[in-house]
Amino acid sequence: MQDAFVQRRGLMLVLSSPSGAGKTTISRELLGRDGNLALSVSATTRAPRPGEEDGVHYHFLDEGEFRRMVADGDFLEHAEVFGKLYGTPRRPVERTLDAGGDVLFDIDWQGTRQLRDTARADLVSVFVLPPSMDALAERLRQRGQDSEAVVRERMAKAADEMSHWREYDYIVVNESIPESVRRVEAILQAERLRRERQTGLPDFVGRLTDV
Ligand SMILES: Nc1nc2c(ncn2[C@@H]2O[C@H](COP(=O)(O)OP(=O)(O)O)[C@@H](O)[C@H]2O)c(=O)[nH]1
Ligand SMILES: Nc1ncnc2c1ncn2[C@@H]1O[C@H](COP(=O)(O)OP(=O)(O)O)[C@@H](O)[C@H]1O
Repeated sequence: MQDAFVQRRGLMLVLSSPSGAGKTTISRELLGRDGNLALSVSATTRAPRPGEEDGVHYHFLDEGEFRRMVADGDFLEHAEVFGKLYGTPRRPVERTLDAGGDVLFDIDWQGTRQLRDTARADLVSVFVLPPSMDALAERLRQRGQDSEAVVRERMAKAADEMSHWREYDYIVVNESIPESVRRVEAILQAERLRRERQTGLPDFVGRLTDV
């Protein structure tokens, strides 16, 4: 909820994890519970999974369209992951932040690095770890949307992904979904209250003390 008393600049909440650790599940829950949080819908050149809708889960583009957006400066960040291109369209994010809304990003460590370089003050980053590698493999298989070869490729890359955990502000080990959602919510609530994000404080306190 937007604070009724003090104007605030929106923040950028990044969730990263190795594939299958649960960041999409946590994101979905958070978005359902928090009216002031909007998902940044990425563009990608990977094929849609069953049930994924263009414009909702991703903007599915061919490589030519993606490269054109890169050339036009339309991405806030972009990277290659598992041999496919992924990027964050710039305009929707800027519009939401300017209006005091918060934006949730499901992006990898390369994208997080780029956002940190360009917008450190607005960035809150959370890395989600699985409780064990066995649990990670089981979750990838149980999701049932990738072939065994793709699952194996993602497991092989997981250690590499996880080696970037030190670059994040917060770490959540996702054992139980409700508990992980509560933890990320707590991070979001606390970060919203940071003094430097509450841009309306000088006015607010000025009015309080203007007697
Ligand atoms: N840098 C960057 N990474 C992204 C973006 N969108 C998704 N990713 C990452 O790409 C990886 C693969 O995502 P996806 O194909 O949806 O597979 P999943 O993570 O197994 O659900 C994940 O690590 C995502 O966080 C983006 O816009 N930019
Ligand atoms: N804490 C958890 N315990 C058990 N299963 C989980 C948990 N978190 C996520 N899952 C399941 O694991 C699979 C992968 O989760 P997903 O959110 O798609 O991961 P990611 O977006 O990180 O690739 C899904 O089938 C999801 O329901």
